[in-house]
Amino acid sequence: ETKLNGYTQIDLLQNRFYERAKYVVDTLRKQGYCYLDDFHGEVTALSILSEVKNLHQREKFTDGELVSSNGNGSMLNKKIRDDKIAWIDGKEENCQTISHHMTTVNTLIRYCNGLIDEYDIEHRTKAMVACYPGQGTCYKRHVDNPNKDGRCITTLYYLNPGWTEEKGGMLKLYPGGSEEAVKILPRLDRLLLFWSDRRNPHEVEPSHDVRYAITLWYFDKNERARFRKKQEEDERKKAILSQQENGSKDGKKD
Ligand SMILES: COc1ccc2cc(-c3cnc(C(=O)NCC(=O)O)c(O)c3)ccc2c1
Ligand SMILES: [Mn+2]
Repeated sequence: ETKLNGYTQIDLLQNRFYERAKYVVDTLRKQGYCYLDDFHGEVTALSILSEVKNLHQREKFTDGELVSSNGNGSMLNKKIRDDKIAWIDGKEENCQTISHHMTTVNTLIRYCNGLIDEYDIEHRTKAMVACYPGQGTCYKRHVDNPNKDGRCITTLYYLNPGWTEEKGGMLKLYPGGSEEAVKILPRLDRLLLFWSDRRNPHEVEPSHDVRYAITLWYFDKNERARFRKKQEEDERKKAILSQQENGSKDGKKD
């Protein structure tokens, strides 16, 4: 290992991750969100963009359909989001640089985890590659994790070279639920991070050009375990209820 004034290459790399993690955690603590520009560098960013465009051409995106109910049980078919999405685990063909992005963010989050004592972050979701196809497509105001499903940090990596506000598609964040919105430009090679819970309601303004992003959600171990346990209990209750219903129907038949 060539020593550069006493440091090896590895030391410098780890040091760089540590510095960025320190900045991210301090900023998340202060304002609930934080973004890093030139995260991978332009060459890698453009390579990720070409892999994402290739996914889009190969029709790997599905409608990110999410209906909202109007509270009295009937499902409104009101569209609250128009994005198209593809879930990627990074092993797919022609996704090598997307996979490199996932590994790099994992490393950053691992360093952040060492600095955040309120969460214990060990897992994340697959990568959600999202495309807003333009023509005014948007995503209404929402919270990513309103009901403790385990997700604690949302990371959004933007892939839109030369994006300007005239194209719309700004991410509007209401940090700390304040009415004072923060507008984030979804520019190429920008990594945005924010707490996934009710501290950060946000929306995607109508987009007038094709707009790509990759989302990774990171889980807090304990909140996720509690959520999974609750999910299993709900499944068991549902199974018992349907058995009782079938039982009572059989009873009526005799
Ligand atoms: C049950 O299956 C699914 C499948 C996909 C889902 C995608 C989202 C989602 C959440 N937030 C955003 C967002 O805030 N984007 C901000 C930006 O692009 O700047 C977004 O684009 C997409 C939420 C729930 C989902 C459930
Ligand atoms: Mn969201």
